[in-house]
Amino acid sequence: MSGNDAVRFDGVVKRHGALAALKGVNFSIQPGEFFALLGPSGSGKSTTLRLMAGLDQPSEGRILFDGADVTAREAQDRDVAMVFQSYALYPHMTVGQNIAFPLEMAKVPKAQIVPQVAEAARKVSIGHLLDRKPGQLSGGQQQRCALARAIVRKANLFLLDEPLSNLDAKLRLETRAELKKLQRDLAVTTVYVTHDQEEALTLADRMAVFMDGEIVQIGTPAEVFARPNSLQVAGFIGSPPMNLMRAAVRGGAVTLAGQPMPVKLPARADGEVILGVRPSAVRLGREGVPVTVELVENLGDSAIAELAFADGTARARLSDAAVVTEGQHLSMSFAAKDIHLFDPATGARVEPE
Ligand SMILES: Nc1ncnc2c1ncn2[C@@H]1O[C@H](COP(=O)(O)OP(=O)(O)OP(=O)(O)O)[C@@H](O)[C@H]1O
Repeated sequence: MSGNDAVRFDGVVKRHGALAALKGVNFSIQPGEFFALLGPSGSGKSTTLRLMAGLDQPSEGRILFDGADVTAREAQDRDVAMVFQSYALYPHMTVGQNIAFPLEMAKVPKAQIVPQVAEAARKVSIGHLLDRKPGQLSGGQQQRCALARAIVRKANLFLLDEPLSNLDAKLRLETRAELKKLQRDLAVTTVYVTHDQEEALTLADRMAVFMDGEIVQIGTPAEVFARPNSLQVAGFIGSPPMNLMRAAVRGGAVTLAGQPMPVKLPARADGEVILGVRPSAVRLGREGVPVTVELVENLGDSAIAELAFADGTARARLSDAAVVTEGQHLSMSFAAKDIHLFDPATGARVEPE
């Protein structure tokens, strides 16, 4: 190991005419890391991946692989393997021929190709399908064929752009788990674009959250989930999303709908603060802010209750739909550790004291 970052973006800007798809992005990825690019549609994730692949050139900034500047390097000289939304398998070739294709392009002798194809196909459990055409495979099998083609290339970097988005819900979960195991076994640095936060949270070692052409937070899924650094991230990560409620600050004391909250902001001028609490952290009982249960959505193994209170609405995740009934009057409260605070003007996270 050279000790370098596997990938580094240094002040990368990408403009399309007047539009800046990326406004100056900085991050680094460690060797072997599973790194997710997460963000809403149009936030710049695919642009970042295309720049990494060498399919596009940045307008400004540098891209380094293992310490070497590859900004001007052509895609075919970057040693990356890509799996995109549309798998782009060659329909007239068999699965085996599809997987062998990169090796043939690289003029690997035939005798070496056969065992390498068999090995890659085995890793993704499609060894029995080598003679089929892509049209005779399920979506998940096509996906694995595309992965096998990336594996035989023994690339230094895997770039995956929403690779599971064409699969149905059940297959997506299965393939997701397989992908995670596979990436661990291969230990290849992997960059994964998704707008599905659950995918990013379950797969990634670390993730970068993109909003409007910028990275707004980088961290492990647990860090980003536990300490979103802005209102934007807080509202984006978590399902159902975090409750974000306007609270009052007077002399450092925080109140929601007139009820005292267990946090203090002594350094803050009187005014408002946004109080964030995840639905799973809302406690329902006799203490706190009076609420009326407006709706209970039963999810089978849990339930979501919609609550109305004097200053707005909130959601609570319950372990069981039967614990509340629609129309019921209760109170909601929160533990200090479950409260996130944000500046209403800037959206920045504010730490209580
Ligand atoms: N070739 C192009 N010409 C002009 N604008 C472009 C081009 N490619 C991307 N954009 C714009 O750049 C912005 C970022 O696009 P990008 O594809 O990176 O978003 P994304 O986060 O990957 O979104 P999605 O999840 O929808 O794929 C968008 O506003 C998009 O319309």
